[in-house]
Amino acid sequence: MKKIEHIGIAVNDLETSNLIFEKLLGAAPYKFEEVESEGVTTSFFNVGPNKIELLAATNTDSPIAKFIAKKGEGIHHIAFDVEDIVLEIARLKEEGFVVLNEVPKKGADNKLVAFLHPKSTNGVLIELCQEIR
Ligand SMILES: C[C@@H](C(=O)O)C(=O)SCCNC(=O)CCNC(=O)[C@H](O)C(C)(C)COP(=O)(O)OP(=O)(O)OC[C@H]1O[C@@H](n2cnc3c(N)ncnc32)[C@H](O)[C@@H]1OP(=O)(O)O
Ligand SMILES: [Co+2]
Repeated sequence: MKKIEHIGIAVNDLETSNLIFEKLLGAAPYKFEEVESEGVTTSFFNVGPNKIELLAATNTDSPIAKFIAKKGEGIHHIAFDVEDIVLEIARLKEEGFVVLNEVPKKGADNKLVAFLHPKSTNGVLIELCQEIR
């Protein structure tokens, strides 16, 4: 694992939260991206070598809609940058973690992503991401 790539924050309304985080971080998002397969619309902020990803749901089945209904807005996941996502999935599976998608899928910001179930990681949803080169 190379570094924390981003921290994902679940929000009700992307536009409202963009203004809050723009004020907080002193810079506007560098990217907006809808990821239809995940039912989310996102914005990305740079914070030094790491990023903040704001996520709002685009439908009621979205993991973000379900999360907010249960827990309210807040930190949704931590994403780690990995060199080789296929190897990392195999290693973590071997270690007993519950991998939610064993085949990496296309995420936001030019990344292949995979998730670990929060029940196997002390209640924290973990995302692995590898840059598509
Ligand atoms: C675009 C992309 C990117 O960066 O490139 C993204 O980030 S997309 C980000 C959005 N996509 C994803 O999150 C995809 C991976 N997520 C999922 O597959 C799902 O959201 C699960 C994590 C499996 C949770 O789904 P669901 O609640 O239906 O499942 P479940 O019944 O197995 O587990 C429910 C238990 O997990 C808890 N739970 C659910 N989401 C959680 C979260 N984000 N952090 C911590 N706990 C969480 C619930 O409160 C519940 O706890 P109790 O049992 O104690 O009540
Ligand atoms: Co993410």
